[in-house]
Amino acid sequence: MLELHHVSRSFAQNPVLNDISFTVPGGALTGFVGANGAGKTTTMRIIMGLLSADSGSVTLNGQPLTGATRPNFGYMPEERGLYPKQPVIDQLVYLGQLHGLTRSGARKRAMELLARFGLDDRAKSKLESLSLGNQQRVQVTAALLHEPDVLILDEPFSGLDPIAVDAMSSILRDYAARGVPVLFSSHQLDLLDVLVDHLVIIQDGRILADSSADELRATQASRHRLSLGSDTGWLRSEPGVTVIDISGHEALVNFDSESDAQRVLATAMSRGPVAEFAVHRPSLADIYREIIK
Ligand SMILES: Nc1ncnc2c1ncn2[C@@H]1O[C@H](COP(=O)(O)OP(=O)(O)OP(=O)(O)O)[C@@H](O)[C@H]1O
Repeated sequence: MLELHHVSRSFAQNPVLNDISFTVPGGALTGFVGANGAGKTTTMRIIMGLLSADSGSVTLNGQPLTGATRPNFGYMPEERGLYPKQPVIDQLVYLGQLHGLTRSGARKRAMELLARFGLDDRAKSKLESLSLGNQQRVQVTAALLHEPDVLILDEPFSGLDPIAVDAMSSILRDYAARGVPVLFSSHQLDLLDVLVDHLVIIQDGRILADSSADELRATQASRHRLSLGSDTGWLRSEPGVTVIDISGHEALVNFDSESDAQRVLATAMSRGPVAEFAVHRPSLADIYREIIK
């Protein structure tokens, strides 16, 4: 498990991270979401030791991170980092060797990963001759070459087409299944539900959520969607009901208890037809939007 403990960082008196703590469990995919400028990249750079924290610490399995443990990290930085004018395979072999692989071991591993992304036939091409989405796949390949113990990926899904998203998802899932902590930032909220086991939400340099996806969903378990034959405005004055959203004949509400739900259902039926009265399972994207409100 990777953990951040009370990490703060300012740039020129401007606080960017304010006492942030969160966990990246092993064996799970952790999504790191927040608006532009919220502090995701700064956090990842601190985890990687590329930037120092003003205070706080980062630990892996309880041990503070040192130069000796960080080489086992796989990192895809926001600014990427491979050379556009060099052939893909040459760069990957070179990077693999920097991480201690033999030349032939690095080549074998790079070709396996490229094949997984459907790019083995482009191994000898210059990086810049690939589409942006394919360049992105190569960047991720570079982070995975040395079979890292921890994966930190800054926006790995940006620019990928749906097939590449699937390939990337399955690679990240494989890593998580090995027990590796995987942290990735993303602005693609639609991916959260299908991908993440754990979600960390950051806003203005503060952590608003650090929970398993199941825990987050459970916080919203009492939510119901109602679709009636007439206006739903009367729900606002019902005891035991919190209205989240009302639009004409439809409403999204929270009931304080199951008996409140049953009473409101009976009232609704006495007022006219009930087209829908169902437990509403919000997506993680919905939950995210609500938390950052
Ligand atoms: N080297 C730096 N010097 C000064 N300010 C910086 C530096 N690096 C980051 N910042 C500021 O810190 C804040 C957080 O930036 P960061 O890149 O961590 O956000 P982010 O959540 O990754 O955003 P995005 O989603 O746009 O990539 C921003 O206001 C940014 O301008």
